[in-house]
Amino acid sequence: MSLVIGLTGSIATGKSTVAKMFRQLGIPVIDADILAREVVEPGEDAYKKVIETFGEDILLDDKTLNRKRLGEIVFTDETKRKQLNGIVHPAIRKRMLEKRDHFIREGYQCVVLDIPLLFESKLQEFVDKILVVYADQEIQLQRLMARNEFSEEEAMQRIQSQMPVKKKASLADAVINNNSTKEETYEQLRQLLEKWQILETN
Ligand SMILES: CC(C)(COP(=O)(O)OP(=O)(O)OC[C@H]1O[C@@H](n2cnc3c(N)ncnc32)[C@H](O)[C@@H]1O)[C@@H](O)C(=O)NCCC(=O)NCCS
Ligand SMILES: Nc1ncnc2c1ncn2[C@@H]1O[C@H](COP(=O)(O)OP(=O)(O)OP(=O)(O)O)[C@@H](O)[C@H]1O
Repeated sequence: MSLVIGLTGSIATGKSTVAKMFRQLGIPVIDADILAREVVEPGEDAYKKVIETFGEDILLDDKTLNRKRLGEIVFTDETKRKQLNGIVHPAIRKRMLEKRDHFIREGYQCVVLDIPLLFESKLQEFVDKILVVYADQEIQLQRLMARNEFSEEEAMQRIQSQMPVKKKASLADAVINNNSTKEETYEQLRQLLEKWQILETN
C-alpha cells in the first residue's frame, strides 16, 4: 500500500521548498508546475489551443510561449485565466495521474503530488492525505516579491487568484507552518512523516 500525499499551499508559501525536502528523503515528487510547462511545449495539443485562444502574439521569436506576457494577461483577467485553465488543466491532470500510478507500480511507499491548485481544481479525490504549507500573507507577499521581482500589485494579483491559504489550511489533514526558518520547516515535516509512519521514529 502506498500513501499519496497532495502537497499544496498558496503561491510562494513554500511548496517547492518542502518538495525538495521530500526528495532528499528519497520520496518521489510530481510537480504540477513542471507538467504545466511540458503540456504547452511547441507541438502539444494544449500549445495549439493556447495560440488559438490568445493569438500568435503570445509567442516569443523561438515560437515558445511568452510566459511573462501570458502571466500578465491571466492574472489581471479572471475570464482569460479560466480559459487558460480549461485548456491546460485536463492535460496536466492526465500526466500527473500517469506518473502517480507509475511510482505506485514501482513499489514506492509514498508519492507526493505538488499541486498549487489542488483545492481550486477539486483534485482531493486523487490523493490520500492533504498537506498544506502555510505562511502568513505578509511573509508570503515579501517572499513572492523577492523571488519574482514583482511589484506589490503584481504579487497581490497572483495571491488573490488563489483560495486564501488560511482556508486551505482549514481543509488539510496536516499543516506545516513555514513562517520561520527552513530548518524549523524540515523538523515539522520529519515529525509529520514519523506520525504517518513514512519515516521510522528515532
Ligand atoms: C500563466 C503562466 C504561463 C505564468 O507562468 P510563470 O512561469 O510566470 O509562472 P509558473 O508557471 O512558474 O507559476 C507560478 C505559480 O503561480 C501560480 N499559478 C499558476 N497558474 C495559476 C492559475 N491558473 N491560477 C492561480 N494560480 C496560478 C501557482 O502557485 C504557481 O506555482 C503559468 O503559470 C501557467 O501556464 N498557468 C496555468 C497552468 C496552471 O494552472 N499552473 C499551476 C498549477 S497546475
Ligand atoms: N522558511 C523560509 N525562509 C526563508 N525563505 C523561504 C522559506 N521558505 C521558502 N522561502 C523562499 O520563498 C520563496 C517561495 O518559496 P517556494 O518557491 O518554495 O514557494 P512555492 O509555494 O513553491 O511557490 P509557487 O507556488 O510559486 O511554486 C523562495 O524564494 C524560497 O526560497
